[in-house]
Amino acid sequence: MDSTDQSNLKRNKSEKKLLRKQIKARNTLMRHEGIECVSHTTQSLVVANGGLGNGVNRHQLLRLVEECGLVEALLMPPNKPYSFVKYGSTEEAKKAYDTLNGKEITLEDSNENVTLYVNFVEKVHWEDIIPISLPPGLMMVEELVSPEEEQKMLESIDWTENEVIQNAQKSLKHRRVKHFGYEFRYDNNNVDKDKPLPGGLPEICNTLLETCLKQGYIKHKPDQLTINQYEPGQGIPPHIDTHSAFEDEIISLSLGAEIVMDFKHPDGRTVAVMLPQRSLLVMTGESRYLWTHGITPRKFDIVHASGRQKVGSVTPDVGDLTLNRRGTRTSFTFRKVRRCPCNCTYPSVCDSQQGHQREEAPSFHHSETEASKLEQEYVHKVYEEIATHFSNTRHSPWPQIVEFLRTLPKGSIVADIGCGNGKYLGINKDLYMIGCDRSQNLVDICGEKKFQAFVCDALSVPVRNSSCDACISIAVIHHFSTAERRLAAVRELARLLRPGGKALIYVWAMEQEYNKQKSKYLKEKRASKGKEEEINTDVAWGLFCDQMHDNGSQHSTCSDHVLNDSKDKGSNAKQVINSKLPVHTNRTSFHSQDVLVPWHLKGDTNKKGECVKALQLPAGSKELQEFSPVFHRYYHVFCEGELEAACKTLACIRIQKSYYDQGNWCVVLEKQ
Ligand SMILES: O=C(O)CCC(=O)C(=O)O
Ligand SMILES: [Fe+2]
Ligand SMILES: [Zn+2]
Repeated sequence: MDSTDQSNLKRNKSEKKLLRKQIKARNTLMRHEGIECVSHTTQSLVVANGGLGNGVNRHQLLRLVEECGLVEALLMPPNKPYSFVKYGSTEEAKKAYDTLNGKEITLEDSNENVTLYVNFVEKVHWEDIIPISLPPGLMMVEELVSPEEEQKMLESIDWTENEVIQNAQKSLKHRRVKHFGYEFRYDNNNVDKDKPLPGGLPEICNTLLETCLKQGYIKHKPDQLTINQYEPGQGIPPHIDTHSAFEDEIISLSLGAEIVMDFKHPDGRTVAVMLPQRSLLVMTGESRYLWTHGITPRKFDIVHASGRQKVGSVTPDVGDLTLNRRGTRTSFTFRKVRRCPCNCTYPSVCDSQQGHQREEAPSFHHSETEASKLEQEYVHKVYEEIATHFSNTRHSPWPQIVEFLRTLPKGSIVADIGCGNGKYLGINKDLYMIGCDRSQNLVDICGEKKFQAFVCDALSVPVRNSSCDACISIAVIHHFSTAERRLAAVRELARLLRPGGKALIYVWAMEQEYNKQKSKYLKEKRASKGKEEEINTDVAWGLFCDQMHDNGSQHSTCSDHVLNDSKDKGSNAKQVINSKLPVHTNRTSFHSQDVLVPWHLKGDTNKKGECVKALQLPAGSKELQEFSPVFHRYYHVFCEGELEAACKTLACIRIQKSYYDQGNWCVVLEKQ
């Protein structure tokens, strides 16, 4: 027997062993749980040994299964050694089957190893696991905190008068409330997203929130907390937390006393849910978006007499109900402020999808001529003016873009559409790269660096069809002011590509979410480059990256700036006054997807608007503001999924990859 035969034999042996174990798992699932596995490919899988009951946490399993495709649902029944996962397609489920069956993983919580065995199932046994009487998406976690922790949290709340201003404390008719992170305003049922309250969330909540994240009760760390205190007889009217104000997941911890909360479906179904003392209520999906929740103001609740069922729905079993006197209940409700309009699947109750928001937002439907005029004024002209300063602040290529360029085959012809100062043109010497940009001054800077670049518009690039192996478009498409023009820019990239060729696109994201780790990385980069980048935060780097360590006041509110700066000759501030577009305040979240973003030109300018002398003034100083003409660049910031949606309308391309990178939405496209 030669070595190939031997290794074949070995492989056969291990394959056989895996098959044996997989069949065993299948039989156990059938015998003990009544779960029937099937031999053909379906969209759903049951993962044996991948359950909460054998120590796999939701976070870890979710990461694993998400690597294989888009996960529609991951169901982890309490105390069971298996989980269900449903994918968007059978192909993805098959990939997960091939990848995960027989895979050994190390449990994050105990460091023990377990082997997963995966089988297809025709249907996921939802009903068996979630009692149908609870609204879908609602979960109760009992005893999340100990009596000692409960005591500490209750004692930490300062209800005294001097706290009133700082934490937006109010005595409402039916209860006392206190807000942290952001104030929830009961007049418009929303939060001021740009007015965070000083101090953030109380530190005492950190451990609790970490547990919730680790256990997978929530995916994102909340940034808003409302403390409600209800005396017996008090309550909260039935309501749905405003969709546009908060993200999907809402959690509420009950302290001091238990209470019954009523949930109501628009079709009239109501479910009374017992919230025991020290338990956590988790509302997601349908229960968060579609059902109302409220606490009826009364002194007694109706509960099960036998005490068998402490948690969950109080079923209307007339033979087993009694009255329970209420105590003072204090709830901690944690939510995450939403930065983009809600696109849930419940439009009938979704304020983001009911049109009135769009009316409030500055209307911005303009013709092709108007669009190009606006871009001329607020994009092309501005880049021409700020070219030198802009170029001085653009040194560091982005790692994922570099990676894209480095992995292209040797000899590839690559076009950088909107190449700016040519930062990417010299990255990989094995490529033939050409760049183009609307700004003559930026193209000249590329020329000085001996790169091939020419002036053109990204909507009509003077290059033949299918002549490029790859294209990149970095921080360009967000400067087009209508959806049609943005799509046309993508179409133009696609036209340049040969079949099989790839394009990488980066656009600025509405969601400028703070990613702790990455911003640390950014901070380091910035620190090493000196002061140049302090004022004008690169679009592509994301606005909030250094929000924490620079509280300089140079970013005054938009309208002040505009009026103060209108005397500056070199700036386009005057026009801003006439423009309908809101002026964005740097390093704050976006109110609108269509905005003007200020650029503070640093240094003296000559006739052409070029910097001729760098001023040695500290960032944020009054002098600097006076010497810095302010320009405004137009941006359309993209919401999650928007770039992909545009790309999907073009039949000639396929999205190979999409991701979020430091405040940008990014896609890799392949020409078909
Ligand atoms: O008290 C609670 O648990 C819920 C409070 C609530 O629903 C809210 O503040 O929106
Ligand atoms: Fe609520
Ligand atoms: Zn919604």
